[in-house]
Amino acid sequence: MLIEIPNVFSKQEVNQLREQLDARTWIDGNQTSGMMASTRKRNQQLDKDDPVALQIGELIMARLLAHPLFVSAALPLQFYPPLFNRYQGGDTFGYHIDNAIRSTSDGMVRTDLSATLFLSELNAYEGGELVIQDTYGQQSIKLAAGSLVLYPSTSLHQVTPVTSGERTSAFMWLQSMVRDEGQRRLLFQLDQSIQTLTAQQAAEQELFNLTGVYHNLLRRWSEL
Ligand SMILES: O=C(O)CCC(=O)C(=O)O
Ligand SMILES: [Fe+2]
Repeated sequence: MLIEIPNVFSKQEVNQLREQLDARTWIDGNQTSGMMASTRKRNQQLDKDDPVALQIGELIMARLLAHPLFVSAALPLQFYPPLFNRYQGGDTFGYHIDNAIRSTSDGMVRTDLSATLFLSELNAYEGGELVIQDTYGQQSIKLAAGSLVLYPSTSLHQVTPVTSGERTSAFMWLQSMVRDEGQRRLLFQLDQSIQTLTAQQAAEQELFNLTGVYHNLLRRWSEL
């Protein structure tokens, strides 16, 4: 399941973030890749300990953890904090699958979900599509600045060459409370329907029951 989350940041906010990020020192992106990825990757990144990157990363995580659609879809347990990349002048990242386990200062994170937060305006570059081989086929994703795509880390994916302009983004991984993609999707669908019915002030007793079912499934399927 691939989910687009629009307007995580407003245009004005994104412009401010990009300005701060542009002013930092960008380094060869291969410093953070796994073995499979490094032969296929040509881009730039900020050092993971860059203080501005860390601060903006915190802001992104806080924003996402307060976003009902993100929380419903991801059921987040632990982030691998956002990193920042930039593609220009033909930079690309060929097909790969992200490493399964990443270590942070707080311990190991299993990468159940991957996300890209687009920080460049759509008209600021050509190419740079994030192409994801999802369960439902291939999807080509290029979102407005401030919007995020969330997809299973089991997916093969690539970033096509940026043939003009510049594509800046934040990318991150997270461990979900529910490891299994199918179970996570069922919980998401159930939760979304409950939210819609709640907004319509429909069938109170059935909603009460369904909410109980949601929590009992989550209790059964989550690992903390
Ligand atoms: O730039 C992106 O959207 C994705 C980056 C990516 O796939 C990675 O760094 O593993
Ligand atoms: Fe990747």
